[in-house]
Amino acid sequence: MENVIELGELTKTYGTRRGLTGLTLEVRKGEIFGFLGPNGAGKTTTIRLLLDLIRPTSGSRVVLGLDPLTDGIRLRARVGYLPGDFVCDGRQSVSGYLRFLAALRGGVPQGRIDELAERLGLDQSAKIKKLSKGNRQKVGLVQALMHTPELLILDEPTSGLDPLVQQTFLELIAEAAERGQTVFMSSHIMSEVEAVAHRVGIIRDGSLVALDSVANLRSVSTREVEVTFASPVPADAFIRVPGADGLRVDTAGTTLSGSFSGDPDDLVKALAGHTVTGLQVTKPALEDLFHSYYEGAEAAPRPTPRPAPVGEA
Ligand SMILES: Nc1ncnc2c1ncn2[C@@H]1O[C@H](COP(=O)(O)OP(=O)(O)OP(=O)(O)O)[C@@H](O)[C@H]1O
Repeated sequence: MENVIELGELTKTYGTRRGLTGLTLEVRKGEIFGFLGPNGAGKTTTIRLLLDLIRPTSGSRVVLGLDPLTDGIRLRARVGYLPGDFVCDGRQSVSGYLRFLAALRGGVPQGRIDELAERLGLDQSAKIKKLSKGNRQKVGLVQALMHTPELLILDEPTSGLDPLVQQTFLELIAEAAERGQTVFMSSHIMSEVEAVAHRVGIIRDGSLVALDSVANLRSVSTREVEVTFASPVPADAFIRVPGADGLRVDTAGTTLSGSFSGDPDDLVKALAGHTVTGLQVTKPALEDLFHSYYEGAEAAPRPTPRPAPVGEA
């Protein structure tokens, strides 16, 4: 599969301060990649390196097959970028500002701008300086999306948006991926990324601590289970199932309940040896998994090995 972003051991130090340490990552064409991490983890540093807004201390980066250092102009023409600290000229009206940017990009159909503004609930006649933070963020989203770029790079895109608009944004992103656009979005909120991302990377203290598909992360994260049986089962019936340490058989022997952190397939196979009369499984608590990465990478399970380094461009 074609890679849209290829980073090899990318490192950025700010004087003596750590920004990013040895980030190796590939983002594939058409995927929505969620880049998660707490404040100060290195998300914005990574995004700025992608667009050559800052220069790496070492390592390699290839974006859309281009070198961001030498091919910056061609690269930016093919990217939609929403900075984390989106600012724009407050004296203009929303429509004037968007038309200006559309012209800079060689023209964007007015219908596309109108459609995005309407779906996000953005009043184009308003003066930008009079907009609330959330409405200014909508301007940032429209300018990133309106020219239907091959790659969307969005730094905390839902910051300041109310839940309804967040939902609309997620729909727009999903539609973009369906059209074959690639999305790289940073966030520190798992739930919004979980809703749309195909894969997520978690960054902490400048290093990548997890990289996997949402489906795989979900398969190893904890879920609450309750199973009832037609006849009593031994107390230790499931003790050998990996990830079943949190499950207990009640004194009557007819209910198994608790938290399960293993592969659901292993549990289903073990249950198949008994007559099951009821089964309840909650959605896995991905949020918990992510908090464990945030708080201490050592304590957290690692769903897959670290990614293999990509070659130099
Ligand atoms: N211009 C700079 N000069 C010095 N240190 C910097 C600079 N920019 C970032 N840093 C440091 O680099 C580290 C990573 O910062 P970065 O802004 O990339 O984090 P982030 O994950 O985007 O955080 P947030 O969620 O708060 O935006 C932090 O320790 C930060 O203090």
